[in-house]
Order: sequence, then C-alpha cells, then structure tokens
Amino acid sequence: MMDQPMTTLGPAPVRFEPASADDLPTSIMAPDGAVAMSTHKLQVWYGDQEALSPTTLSFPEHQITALIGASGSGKSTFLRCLNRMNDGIATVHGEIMYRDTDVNAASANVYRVRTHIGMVFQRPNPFARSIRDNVTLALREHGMRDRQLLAERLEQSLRGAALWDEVKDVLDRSALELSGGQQQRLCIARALALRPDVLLLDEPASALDPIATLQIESTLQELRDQYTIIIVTHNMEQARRLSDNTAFFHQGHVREYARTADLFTTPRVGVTSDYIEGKFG
Ligand SMILES: Nc1ncnc2c1ncn2[C@@H]1O[C@H](COP(=O)(O)OP(=O)(O)OP(=O)(O)O)[C@@H](O)[C@H]1O
Repeated sequence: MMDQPMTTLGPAPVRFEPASADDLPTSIMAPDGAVAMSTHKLQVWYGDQEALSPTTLSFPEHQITALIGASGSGKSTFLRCLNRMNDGIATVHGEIMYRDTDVNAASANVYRVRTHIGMVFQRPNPFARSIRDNVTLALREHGMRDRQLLAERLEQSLRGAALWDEVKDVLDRSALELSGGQQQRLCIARALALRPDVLLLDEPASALDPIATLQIESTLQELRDQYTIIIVTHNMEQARRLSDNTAFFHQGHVREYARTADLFTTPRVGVTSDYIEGKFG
C-alpha cells in the first residue's frame, strides 16, 4: 500500500455521531473493529440544490458495502465525493476520513487521495492504448521506471482483476479490442496498479451482459480480502450476492444502513421495504 502522507495538516480524529434525521446505525464495524473510511455530516449541493443531506457512514475494512436506491437518490453523488471526483462540480461540506486524515480538507493532495482510493466507472473507459499501457501508464507517471518492477505490477494487477490468463499473450494489443467485460476488468486492473486501499465502483456491471457481470462479481469477491470495496448498484440481486453491508439511499438521505442479510430480510424502515419489494425505483 502507498504510505505517503496526503496532507500537510496533522491527523484528524475519526468521529461518529448519529445521523441528523435517523436513529439508525450509521456505523458498521468489521469483526476487528477496523474502519477503512467514514464520512461525517457529508453534505452536497449542485448550485443551490441540495443533493445529499448530512450523511454519516463508516465503511469496515476489507468488506464490500453496496449503495442502493432509486435513480436520483444521491448514491453516485456520495460515492464520487469519497475520492474528490466532485471537485469543481459540486459544493461538498463535511468530513471524509481516511486513515485519520480528512481527505475533504482543502489541504489534502487530491492526486494522492486518488492513489489510495481508486475508482471504476459505469462504462468501461480504457485508454485507446495497449493493455500494458493501460495498467502501467499511471505507474510511470508516478515515476516508476524499472522494467522488471513494471512487468511485475502489470501481472499482479491483471491477476487481481482476473484478466491475466486471458491477455497475457496479447499485452501489446489495443485495449479497445477487448470485450466490454474484459475492458471493465482492465479498468479494475488499472485501479489496482496504484495499490489503493479502497476501491469505489459506480455500477461497474450495468453495461455488461450477465456472464460478464458474474465475472466482475467474482473478481470483486476475490479482492475483498485485500481491499475495502464500495459499490453503487441498481441490481438488488447483485447487492445481496456480493455485499456485506448495504446502505439504502432515498431522496438524498441514507434511510437505512445494515448488514446486507438483515436489510434485505428484515428492513427496519418502510421505504426500504417498498424499494426492495420493487414498489418504486
Ligand atoms: N452534475 C450534476 N449537476 C447537477 N445536478 C446533478 C449532477 N449530478 C447529479 N445531480 C442531481 O443530484 C441528484 C442525485 O443524483 P445522483 O446521480 O447522485 O443519484 P443516483 O442515486 O446515483 O442516481 P442514478 O442511480 O440514476 O445514477 C439528482 O437530483 C441529480 O439530478
């Protein structure tokens, strides 16, 4: 894992307080109590339109957390804040704690934040370059020159994304010749190359067929031991199959946050129950 400091400020404490509107748990702990990331009263506006009400959530280390909810409920807005992808687009207030550092602080080094907290988007977006370049470009930009090290990191990242066996003999072929599912796994490999701690995925399988979707899911299952994964999905079966925890977003609020098995079998809030029963969304 990369260990450079992200900010010149001293560490800020992680604090957990009840969400403003709900008395529901906002903190789910890993068995050893480790939390990879948390937000504290994270609030977002597009212009004068509030898209996310103050949201306090914590994400246990080495678990998969799904963010579900109807279209426009604020899931992507929340996710994109976690590695500062909303900079210049939205006004974001509140704390985003990662390793005792508030990555939402003005002093945080955004470039470095994104090496620790990687992102994979809805549509596969490989560069129009070779498979090799897609994975190694950012490493070279970070100053890695040693060919042997680059080759090792390339293989590790492609193995991590469960793509190595399919591409190891065609590494210099254009990434655009890969299937959609392979391109998305390449994008995961590209994110893994920087050795992040946290992987954010915004509906990574929504553009893929069912087989490619299952491959992405099994890849994420394999990655769970080493990474903390936060995934936005519209696919409730996917959330059930894949995730340890689920947060349900509704009209810019997190209305329920629970272990996935509990949320889907015994939701505590009526609107969650209506959503998972398909009554809206
Ligand atoms: N760049 C933007 N500019 C203005 N408003 C935006 C922008 N992005 C999102 N919004 C608005 O913020 C609200 C939350 O949108 P967001 O995309 O976070 O929802 P979502 O739950 O991820 O929806 P979907 O599942 O359709 O992606 C919506 O009302 C949306 O129209």
